[in-house]
Amino acid sequence: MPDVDTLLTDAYVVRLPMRTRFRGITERELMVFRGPAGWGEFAPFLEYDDEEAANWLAAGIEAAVLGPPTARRDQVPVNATVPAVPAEQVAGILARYPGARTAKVKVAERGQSLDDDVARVAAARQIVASVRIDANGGWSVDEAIRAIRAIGEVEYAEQPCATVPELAAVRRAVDVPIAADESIRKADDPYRVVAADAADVAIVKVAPLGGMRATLALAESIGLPVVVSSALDSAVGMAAGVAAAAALPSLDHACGLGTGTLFTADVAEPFVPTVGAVVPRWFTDDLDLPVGVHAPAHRARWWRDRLTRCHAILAARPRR
Ligand SMILES: O=C(O)CCC(=O)c1ccccc1C(=O)O
Ligand SMILES: [Mg+2]
Repeated sequence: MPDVDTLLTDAYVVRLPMRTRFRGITERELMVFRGPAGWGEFAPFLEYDDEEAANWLAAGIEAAVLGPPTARRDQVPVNATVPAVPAEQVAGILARYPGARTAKVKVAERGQSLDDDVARVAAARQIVASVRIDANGGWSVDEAIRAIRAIGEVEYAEQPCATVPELAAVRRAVDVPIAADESIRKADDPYRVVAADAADVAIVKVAPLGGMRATLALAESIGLPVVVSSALDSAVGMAAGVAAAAALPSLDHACGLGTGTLFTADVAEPFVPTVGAVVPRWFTDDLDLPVGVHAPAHRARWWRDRLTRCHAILAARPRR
């Protein structure tokens, strides 16, 4: 593992402005750094503790030091991502994903009603062949069952409730497939989901899982179809997600790697889905950062300190 000074030699802290509020934020603050194999990203959400953030650092270091694993496909189908916007805005958002056959629609947003969800999903269904919903754990079991019945047929319902037993209860009660996202990303043991029969699909995110190779190993052992998703990554983090998806032995579902379109500026040429798919690329050259994306000095310092603490955590972990 490179030492902290080496990682910080060629590093930037940026704030990427977003078109629409997503996950409660309108700006994505993150760090990118360069190593011998190209650029890596360090982008744990601000509220994550150091222990969890250290996995994200491991992913960034893997990208910068090892680069991508061997690709098995030259494009990766992606879904459109529809934030919890009013139904009238759905068509405008989907227009940014030409050729996408699948839309992921956020539901169960606090302060909104089931009618809002039903209307948003209906608007998406008029445009794309297949809709999946993502509640981000926002429903109780009873709310999830009622909502899923009201919304009707979907490709799958992602993280309808917060806990694994709740996912299992919903899965027993409804006909639609259930996908686990937060339950896999944060749980120490992703196999709890499998043991509890709680999901039909596993959402995997490269950064929280600690890298592309860790993601591929999980996909191989979990025994469920996987969907690689972004964590609101910059183009640099997205390159790792796309590379992991491209390296999977099998890929049956569109991946959530089209969120580059949610930003109005990025650290490099974003992955823009054209024919409903993105093409793997890897960033090794100097970045051409747009003016105005650099974070203020005190935030850059905060990120360097965070990286330093997470680096110490990784250095102290037993090597697998
Ligand atoms: O899967 C997608 O379409 C995009 C990624 C996404 O929704 C997401 C992005 C950042 C944080 C959480 C999530 C999520 O899937 O819940
Ligand atoms: Mg999700």
